[in-house]
Amino acid sequence: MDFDSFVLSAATADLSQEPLAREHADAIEFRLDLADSPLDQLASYDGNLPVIATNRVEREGGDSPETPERLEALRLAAEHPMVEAIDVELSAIAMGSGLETIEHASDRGVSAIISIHDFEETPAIAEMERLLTKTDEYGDVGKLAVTATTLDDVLQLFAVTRTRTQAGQRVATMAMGAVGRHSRAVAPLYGSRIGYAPVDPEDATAPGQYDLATLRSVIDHLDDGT
Ligand SMILES: O=C1C[C@@](O)(C(=O)O)C[C@@H](O)[C@@H]1O
Repeated sequence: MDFDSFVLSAATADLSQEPLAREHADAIEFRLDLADSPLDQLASYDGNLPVIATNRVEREGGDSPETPERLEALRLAAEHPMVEAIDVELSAIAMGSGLETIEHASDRGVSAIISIHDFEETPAIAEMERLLTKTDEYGDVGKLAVTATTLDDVLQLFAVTRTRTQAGQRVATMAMGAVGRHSRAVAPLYGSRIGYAPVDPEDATAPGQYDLATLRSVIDHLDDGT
């Protein structure tokens, strides 16, 4: 997956949802950390949509403890022919793990999304720029999900998204929570390359997500001016 253009991902812990996602999504984000028997699900996956494999660690809002098995599962997932990208947290790389997983994936032509989540706040603009620039050393897309408490937070996220995009970096950005909800539809206009949405709003994988059909429709309408 080259992320040359925007990729709308159906975020799910259940790969049997793929037929429902197909109409609206460009990819599946498979949340291994939230799934039952994730590697078995993947082994029997026969959907059409390419898969982004994520095994989110607890400290970044996921369910997986930081154990060697966490990255090992991601490494195995990258060997599946339909897995076209993996997601590794910048914090994992900073802690000394993750790079080998990224290399293993890259050897198979699988892209790496380097992600950062802030569930407390929207950092200052210089800090967001620093973080996203750092991700560029390790992967194909730098992802920053922050928590917006004011509209100014969202504006600053858009500004960073545009600056990094104009600098030639592929980034994905979103402001989590109610205040930042519209960023999920608008950030792609500023350059964000990936969006995430559950098929069913009850299965949201982060605060403030739209359901998949809604996000697809809003993004398409914004894009074609209708
Ligand atoms: O990192 C992200 C972004 C996300 O947290 C969001 O805010 O949409 C949703 C997660 O499933 C995904 O792994």
